[in-house]
Amino acid sequence: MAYKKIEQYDEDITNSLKDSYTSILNLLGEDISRDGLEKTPERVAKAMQYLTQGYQMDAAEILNSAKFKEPYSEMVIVKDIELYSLCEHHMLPFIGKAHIAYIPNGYITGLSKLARVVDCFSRRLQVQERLTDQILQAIQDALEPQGVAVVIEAKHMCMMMRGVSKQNSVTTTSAFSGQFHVNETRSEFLRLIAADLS
Ligand SMILES: Nc1nc2c(ncn2[C@@H]2O[C@H](COP(=O)(O)OP(=O)(O)OP(=O)(O)O)[C@@H](O)[C@H]2O)c(=O)[nH]1
Ligand SMILES: [Zn+2]
Repeated sequence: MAYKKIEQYDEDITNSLKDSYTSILNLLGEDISRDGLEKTPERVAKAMQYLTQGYQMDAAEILNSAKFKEPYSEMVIVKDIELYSLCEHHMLPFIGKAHIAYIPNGYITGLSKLARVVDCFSRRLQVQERLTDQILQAIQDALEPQGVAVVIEAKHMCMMMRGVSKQNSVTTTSAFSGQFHVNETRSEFLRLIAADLS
């Protein structure tokens, strides 16, 4: 299935990446013959393929694999979906949460599929804005609901570990379609994702 986690890595790609990471470690001044680094190029090769496995996933296939006819027509919200992505400028992580809502129009999808769509688009080189839009568009296209809302809050390591070095800034992005352009609906969504229901 398109959204299966990577369990086997392509040997040719892994070997090429391994050679590249050996050169990179060398260029960074490391002694690649020391014990702890012996397997590092291969580990990084696999880690990077894991972190970019979204390229092999198909959001439409994910959502359609559990699409059910259902007359429910109130807002469905899945909030606090953790996400791990890589910024396309520095290839450093940005980490946060996605909140997703949609108002069905005859069809619902499996709740986990919304979280899988987040993985599909976040496990790539990204900017937070495009990630937000892509999640929204995929849900809109697959379910044709009355509306979709996506809010993402994330911390960018490239702003924390380097560069401007700000440890506490959080970036929020949002995207809305259909009914969520109506102020009342949008406000209800924003109120519900802010509420602590635990
Ligand atoms: N809009 C947007 N910008 C991002 C995202 N992730 C990282 N960036 C920014 O991408 C920009 C790249 O700017 P450049 O000036 O080309 O890169 P840089 O010299 O490394 O910039 P500094 O990070 O300011 O040191 C930086 O301002 C980053 O903060 C993102 O998801 N969305
Ligand atoms: Zn960055």
